Amino acid sequence: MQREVGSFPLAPSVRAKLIAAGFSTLQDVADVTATELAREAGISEDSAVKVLQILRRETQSGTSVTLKHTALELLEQEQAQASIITFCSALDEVLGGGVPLTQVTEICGPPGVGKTQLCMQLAVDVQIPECFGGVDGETVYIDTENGFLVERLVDIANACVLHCSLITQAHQQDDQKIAMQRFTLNNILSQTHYFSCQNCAELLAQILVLSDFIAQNTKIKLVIIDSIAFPFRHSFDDLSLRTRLLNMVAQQLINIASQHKIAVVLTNQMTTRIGSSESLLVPALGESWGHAATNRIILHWEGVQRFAALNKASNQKDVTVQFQITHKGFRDVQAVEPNSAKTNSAKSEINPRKRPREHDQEHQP
Ligand SMILES: Nc1ncnc2c1ncn2[C@@H]1O[C@H](COP(=O)(O)OP(=O)(O)OP(=O)(O)O)[C@@H](O)[C@H]1O
Repeated sequence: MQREVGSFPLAPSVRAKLIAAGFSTLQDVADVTATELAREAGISEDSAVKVLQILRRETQSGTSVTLKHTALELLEQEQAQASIITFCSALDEVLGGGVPLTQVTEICGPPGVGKTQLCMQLAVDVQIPECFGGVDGETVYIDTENGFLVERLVDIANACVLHCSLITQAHQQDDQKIAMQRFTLNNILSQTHYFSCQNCAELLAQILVLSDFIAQNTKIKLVIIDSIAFPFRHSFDDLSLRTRLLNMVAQQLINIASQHKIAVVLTNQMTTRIGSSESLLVPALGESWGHAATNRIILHWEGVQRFAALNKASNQKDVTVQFQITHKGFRDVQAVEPNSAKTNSAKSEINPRKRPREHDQEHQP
């Protein structure tokens, strides 16, 4: 409670009377009533009520710099506002710096558009040391489709390590040189905690023990579920049970993100919603699931080019940016692809280990 009363937006005459009466800091007025303040400062009761309202409103709205927290709490608040970069600066910009900690982010898109690639990129990027602007974390990667390829993670990790070592060479800063001793391929792989869930029961069980696992591994800053859709869209006949389970999962994941101050990233497939006059490609799992994530990024194709659309607010148009997938990972588009035949072949490249899907249409409750 150190903030000076003089720094609040009060009328100069009232401010002068308060200070003259000994009310110099917020601490001094903490426990006084309006009547006491009016009497001691020689101001009207109305003015005293207004003064207390202004001081309390400013304090509650967080504009005050009063001592309300420990340094550890302040550090945790700062870390909670951090984001994980995607290595596509255009997408980072629309996300406000990257995929935010403390929130659930859903990545939707048709097959092959790059959802798993973005997940693997994030699994590496979350480990970037703080001196490079990263969050120096670890990843939990829950794979329900067998889409995780460790060879691909190696490529993405090597590219990221090289990127940071080039920065180190250019800047010659001691903290970066020290950090690079730990930011190695082996460490990135060993700090990616991989779980394979082959059906809905295994996924639900994994989500239930997730909180304890994170509590024991406090460096975890990212949980990925790739994909949340697969186990819930296959072998699920009872749609109301599915909706109930999905609501439970959504609540668990929201709690995990906020309690542990970590990012939760889910991938979701697209499905065709058949309306009376038109058919629309929409994220799967139904409309109530649409509220599970704070951020929903929809990846899509336009010809051979890949785009990411972020719905920033329900009353605003989507913000769309272009991205590409290179051998280094998820990236900005630097220039028009000169070799469209090459890009076309990349579009049709299929991960042979991914589990086959039974259908791409579903009833939307
Ligand atoms: N080493 C690489 N170099 C360039 N592009 C690659 C490389 N590896 C994968 N890709 C691209 O990534 C695409 C696969 O993306 P990804 O597996 O992320 O799709 P997805 O959206 O997860 O699809 P699904 O819904 O089927 O799981 C490939 O078709 C290819 O275009």
